[in-house]
Amino acid sequence: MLSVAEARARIVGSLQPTGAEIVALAEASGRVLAAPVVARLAQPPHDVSAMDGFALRAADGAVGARLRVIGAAPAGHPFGGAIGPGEAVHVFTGSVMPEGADAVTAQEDAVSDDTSITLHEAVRAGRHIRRKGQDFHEGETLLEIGRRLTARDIGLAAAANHPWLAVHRRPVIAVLATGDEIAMPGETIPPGGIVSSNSHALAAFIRARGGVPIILPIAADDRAVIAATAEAASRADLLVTTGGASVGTHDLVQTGLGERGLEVDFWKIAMRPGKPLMFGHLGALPVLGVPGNPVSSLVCGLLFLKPAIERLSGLPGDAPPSEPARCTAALPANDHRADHLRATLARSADGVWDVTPFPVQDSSMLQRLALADALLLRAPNAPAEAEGAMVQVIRLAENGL
Ligand SMILES: Nc1nc2c(c(=O)[nH]1)N[C@H]1C(S)=C(S)[C@@H](COP(=O)(O)OP(=O)(O)OC[C@H]3O[C@@H](n4cnc5c(N)ncnc54)[C@H](O)[C@@H]3O)O[C@H]1N2
Ligand code: MOO
Repeated sequence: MLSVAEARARIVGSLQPTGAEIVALAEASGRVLAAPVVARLAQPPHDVSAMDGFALRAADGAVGARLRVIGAAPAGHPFGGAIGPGEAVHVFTGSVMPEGADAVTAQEDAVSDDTSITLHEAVRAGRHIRRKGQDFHEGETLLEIGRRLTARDIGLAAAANHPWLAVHRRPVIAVLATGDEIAMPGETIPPGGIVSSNSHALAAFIRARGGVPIILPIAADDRAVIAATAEAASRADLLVTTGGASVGTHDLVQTGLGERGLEVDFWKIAMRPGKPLMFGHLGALPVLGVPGNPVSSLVCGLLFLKPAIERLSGLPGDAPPSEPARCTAALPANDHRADHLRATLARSADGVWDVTPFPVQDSSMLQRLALADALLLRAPNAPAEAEGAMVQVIRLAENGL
């Protein structure tokens, strides 16, 4: 059986980022750049004053010098003339520096009346001036392809005079739940049936990670129905199936899609929960088959669907980040499957995360998953650990789950 890391590498390695679309700047937050942001102007566009005060020639800047104020240049209204010897112009933060001036005195460093100022601090050349291009120059590349845009980036792109940005299209991801026993929330539940929590949980996760989920109708345990329902996803960027992944006679996803030409890349990996994970292609459509057990489907969502969405969105598609924590319980030795124990986290007085796994870890238990803060990672064949051992955890909410 494949390891988690190998399976993820094969999924991510087979996916291509979506094409570019142009969106208004306000819509670009959280999206991934498909073209670099190049400055369309210098910032600041001119030499400007960094203070409310008076622009003057540093040659006139001795303590006690008295200068004639020949005008004012509020921000947005540059001074039309030039400053000569013994002259000053009233400027404000952001005012374009008047011609002839090479320094600014802050207004609290001079005594002024209506027509003149007297300096009580010496002024050297360049004082309180922001130079043209101090922040960035015209033509400078400010943000590179593949960057997920933050609010700071949006501000920078706006300052560089970009009303639109080229970003990768949000990947469209179809979710197909299978099983005679499942019904959509609110529908009549068949005898012995349950509600399809997986469709909605996966769709919410896809949306939280920046994808566009499409919930397909539930497909009965029937090869032809599964194949026909999946047909609706042929224009999606990825099809995620849930259920029917295991070895039972009613686990028909592979055989149903197989009749339409599904090529299976791999099936089954050395992990718990999530062993029957399947990945393949139906023509050009990548297909990720996650198990039906609700916890298994979401753990597979975190470990494989998240990197897949990121890769489709133009990012590298890395593993969700893990971090150290101290386990409050003794841990038994692990078998050959990488384990992902649902656990709570609490900050201890010494600043370390304390992690406590739930004593029962059945992969049908959604309430436990909802109350968990993290997955506690157990490597294949990890030895038993005493209480207090340091382990690695993946936090859930921080990863959109
Ligand atoms: N003989 C074996 N049996 C099983 C094995 C195995 O290796 N040998 N693997 C087990 C493991 S591990 C898992 S995980 C499950 C996965 O099974 P499937 O993916 O085939 O899922 P189903 O059989 O369709 O359903 C399992 C379980 O989950 C419920 N379910 C299904 N769909 C949904 C949904 N959309 N929303 C909520 N719950 C759903 C379903 O009712 C079942 O209770 O197989 C083990 N068996
Ligand atoms: O792999 Mo199953 O997902 O253990 O429950």
